[in-house]
Amino acid sequence: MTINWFNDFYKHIADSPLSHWLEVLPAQVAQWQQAQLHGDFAKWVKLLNKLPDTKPSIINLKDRVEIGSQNDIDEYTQRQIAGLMKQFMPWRKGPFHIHGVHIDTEWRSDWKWDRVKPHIADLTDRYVLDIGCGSGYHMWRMLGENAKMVVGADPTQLFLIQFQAIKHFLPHANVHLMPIGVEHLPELNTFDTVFSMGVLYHRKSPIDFLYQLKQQLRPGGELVLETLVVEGDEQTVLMAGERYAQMRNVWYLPSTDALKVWMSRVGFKNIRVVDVDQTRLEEQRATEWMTNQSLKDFLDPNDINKTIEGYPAPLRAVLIAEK
Ligand SMILES: Nc1ncnc2c1ncn2[C@@H]1O[C@H](C[S@+](CC[C@H]([NH3+])C(=O)[O-])CC(=O)[O-])[C@@H](O)[C@H]1O
Repeated sequence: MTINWFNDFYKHIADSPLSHWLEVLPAQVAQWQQAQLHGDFAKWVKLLNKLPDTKPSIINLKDRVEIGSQNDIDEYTQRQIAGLMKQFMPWRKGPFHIHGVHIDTEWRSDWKWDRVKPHIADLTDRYVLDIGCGSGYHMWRMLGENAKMVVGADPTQLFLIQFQAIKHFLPHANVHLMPIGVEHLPELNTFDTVFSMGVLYHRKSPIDFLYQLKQQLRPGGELVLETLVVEGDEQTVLMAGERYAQMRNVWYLPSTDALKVWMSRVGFKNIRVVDVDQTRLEEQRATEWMTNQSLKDFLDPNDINKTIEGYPAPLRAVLIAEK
């Protein structure tokens, strides 16, 4: 099985401010390819290769992620696209519209983007990194805001496959997903904007994580951080028991004030909380493309302001700061 996705990226960055990443990235990715591939990876790549080549007549990344219209292809091809895309379920972050196929994902990730976008620096011509990008939904939206290059880092291999499935329909877009965790990023000190949304609470060591985010930014670059928070003052941090809203890998949920203290201790400047929002049942729900349990099953059936474990229900904050 040959995968060329990463070679293209290496060529792309050879003449860019990111060229020093080439000192470590190809070896890490080669090691990953040799030793860490998911049992279904080869099957997924085979399915990816079956996606039909099309000529999208419309590309809209500004208001939604829409590539191609239904009229560009015949009915059979449309069914083929839908059938292949279904093989990559569960689809969590989206939605995507590919030649009239509506991939109705578990999350309305577009609603998160609508909360974030009004507050960030203009992305035009910026080098952008999205740490924990999932299927890459927000990366397409960042490209829609005229970023020069968008790079994602996420170790979940199914999400890489989903990303490549979308990229199949826009192969020359300057957006790339690297299959590595934040802990394996060298200190690049280059990106103009670093996003990390929905990741901090998954990190055992959130202060180290904040340092890792800072090390990817150029001096003066902007961090956009989105995470679960709780109500409270500078002293308030919730550490859940084994599970929070049924998720096993949740560690720290600070209040926004406590998080500001953490960020300032790490050296971020001009830290602002620009949005706080309780996740609605309409934003995270089971669909035809993600048929497992979802938010409503993770909340107390008698009080949706509590998780099933009795903690405060998911409340998410967006913070912006500079290096
Ligand atoms: N070590 C790691 N390094 C980087 N990413 C990781 C790591 N471990 C897990 N992830 C990734 O972090 C993402 C978290 S989801 C946020 C998606 C998007 N940003 C969103 O805002 O919708 C939120 C959630 O589902 O709870 C997943 O894609 C993981 O694979």
